Amino acid sequence: MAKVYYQDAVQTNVLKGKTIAIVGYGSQGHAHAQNLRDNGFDVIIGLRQGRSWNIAVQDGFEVKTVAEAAKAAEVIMILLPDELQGDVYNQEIAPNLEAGNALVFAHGFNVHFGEIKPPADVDVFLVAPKGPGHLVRRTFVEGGAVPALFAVYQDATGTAREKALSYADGIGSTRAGVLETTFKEETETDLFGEQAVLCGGTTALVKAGFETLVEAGYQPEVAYFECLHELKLIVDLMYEGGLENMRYSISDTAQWGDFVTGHRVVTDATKAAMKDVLKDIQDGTFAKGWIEEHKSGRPNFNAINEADNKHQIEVVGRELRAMMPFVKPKVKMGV
Ligand SMILES: NC(=O)C1=CN([C@@H]2O[C@H](COP(=O)(O)OP(=O)(O)OC[C@H]3O[C@@H](n4cnc5c(N)ncnc54)[C@H](OP(=O)(O)O)[C@@H]3O)[C@@H](O)[C@H]2O)C=CC1
Ligand SMILES: CC[C@](O)(C(C)=O)C(=O)O
Ligand SMILES: [Mg+2]
Ligand SMILES: [Mg+2]
Repeated sequence: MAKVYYQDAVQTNVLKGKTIAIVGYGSQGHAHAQNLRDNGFDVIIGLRQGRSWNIAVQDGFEVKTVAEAAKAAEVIMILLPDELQGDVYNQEIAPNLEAGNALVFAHGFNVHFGEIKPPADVDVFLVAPKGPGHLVRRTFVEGGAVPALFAVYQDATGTAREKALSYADGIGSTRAGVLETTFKEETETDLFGEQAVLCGGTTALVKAGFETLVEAGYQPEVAYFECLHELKLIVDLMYEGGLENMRYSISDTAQWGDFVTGHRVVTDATKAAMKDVLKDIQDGTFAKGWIEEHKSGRPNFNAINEADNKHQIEVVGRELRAMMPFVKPKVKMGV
């Protein structure tokens, strides 16, 4: 079994007293900054003027431009959108790096695919929470945590590994478990997970199930409850106790249907498609395509986003959720 690091195994002092710049204050940024601050670390925020800047100030942080924050800090965590990191790094961070600084990421994308080429005299590592940033904060406040991966790409000071574990502890992840990986493994598995299973696979499955029922003449509201709303309740049981725990709670009829039907839907062809998806990730095809899509103004990204926001499952879902105040989003969109 892989070695999993918990709170008792971590020497946290290596980052205490050092200035940590969190560059970006979005999903991950606000969570890392607030968890680290609550754990006694010295945090400043690097941003451009705008929405996040105002929120970070309201949250009580010292906010500087990215260049000023990079200059002031010894540890620079880059929590900008992946597709923007290369340009911001080259223009604002690289000129302000000093020997012995630590350059940190929550995803290996830019280093692994060569968009960012750090100088040899800085530590480079990643601490990648295995969950959405808003849950990194919410679980921390509730006394829990989201697990994380860490990896050292470059150890200029001889302390990069210790710093990575200290950072993972600072954001709370050692409460849940922290695993050592490489930039390659983190990048490729994270992209695969979000595309094939967690986001792409799940949204496609939910929409296909909903459409199948509605096209067969069933009420869209019934199809919404069946294919989207209840998914959370089923996944919660898996999260708490694995497939076995979920199957303990469902009826034997459902469990038999699970056994004999799951593989009729997620077939050998689906697994072959997953292998293709993984190949495109590994050979850089996906990364190249995404950077090109972004640089050309995101025509496909925007069109698909707009169409999906108007999909019948979203329209029906908005109406039904309006009647369930207890499922109102805890994540405020745009924050
Ligand atoms: N989202 C997640 O849960 C996860 C993300 N990651 C990784 O974390 C990193 C950050 O992603 P995520 O938290 O989703 O990012 P978000 O899109 O949520 O936040 C990006 C932040 O960067 C700021 N920003 C954007 N452009 C600039 C700029 N040019 N100069 C200064 N600040 C800028 C935004 O501020 P403004 O308001 O001004 O736009 C915002 O505060 C990525 O590497 C991602 O892969 C890893 C694990 C999970
Ligand atoms: C699943 C998507 C993710 O990888 C994450 C929240 O872990 C991301 O990039 O946002
Ligand atoms: Mg992820
Ligand atoms: Mg990801």
